[in-house]
Amino acid sequence: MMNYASGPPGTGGGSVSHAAQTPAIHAERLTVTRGTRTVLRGLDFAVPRGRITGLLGPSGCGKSTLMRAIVGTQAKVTGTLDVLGSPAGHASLRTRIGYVTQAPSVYDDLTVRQNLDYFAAILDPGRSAADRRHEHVTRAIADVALTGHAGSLAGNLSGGQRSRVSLAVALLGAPELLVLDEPTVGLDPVLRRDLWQLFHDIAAGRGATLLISSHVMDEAERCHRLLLMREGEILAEDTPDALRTRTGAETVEAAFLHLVDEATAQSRNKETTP
Ligand SMILES: Nc1ncnc2c1ncn2[C@@H]1O[C@H](COP(=O)(O)OP(=O)(O)OP(=O)(O)O)[C@@H](O)[C@H]1O
Repeated sequence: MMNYASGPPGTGGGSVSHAAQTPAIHAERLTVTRGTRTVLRGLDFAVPRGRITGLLGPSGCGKSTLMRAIVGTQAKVTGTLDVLGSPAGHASLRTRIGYVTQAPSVYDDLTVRQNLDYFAAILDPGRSAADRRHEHVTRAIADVALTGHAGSLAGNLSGGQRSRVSLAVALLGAPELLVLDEPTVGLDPVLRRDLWQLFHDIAAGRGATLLISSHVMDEAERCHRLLLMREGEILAEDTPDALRTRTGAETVEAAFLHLVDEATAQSRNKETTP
């Protein structure tokens, strides 16, 4: 089983700048309502820079809502939510964050390269930037292992390949923070392994921060840190190793179930205590 829970954030050697010491994401009493429902309830957590943090929890617990709040596309957010040192949604964050939603946002009638060319032209416009854009597009396509499909229409690709086109678009601007909503859903084991390797290369090579959601608990073992969610609340925030040790469980999945049982028992006790 892979485990990357090595050392605290920002310990890559050399001097650590003030920016690197502050968390990439910091939330206090973060609350989100959707319609009449409170979907996130007073969350407090921090996501360290330069690491891969897994956001794990069952379907419907609020992972996508939290990601939307972080990238600034969610309404009715209260409490504190700072991202890369600015309030979430601040205009200066637009080019510093890459966000991949669960639904791949690609144009089916364009080839893979044309899709990337289009988004690259928005990010880095002008004729004088043409060579740079070409280089960035070629690299992003290679990063997601689609070089052999660069000339294929996106509409003719498999679901997993289309997801990877979306990921390539997010990689284009070399963002400091990548927010990926269930990027490995529907991928075969080999592609999942290769994508996780890419995520680690991005974190180690570029010092980028990755927040990756999943409801597949075995992916937790591939993260440096975890935020475990349940019913709009953070159940635990720690490394996979620390979670296993704290709960005496062999896997993160067993640790999660242990924490759920503990939380359920605590809320029952509160209900029965006069
Ligand atoms: N537009 C909406 N209005 C009201 N409630 C909503 C709306 N969209 C989502 N919800 C509710 O908010 C809760 C959190 O949804 P969210 O999509 O964030 O969960 P999730 O953990 O990402 O789930 P999944 O893993 O299935 O994508 C769910 O209970 C959902 O029913």
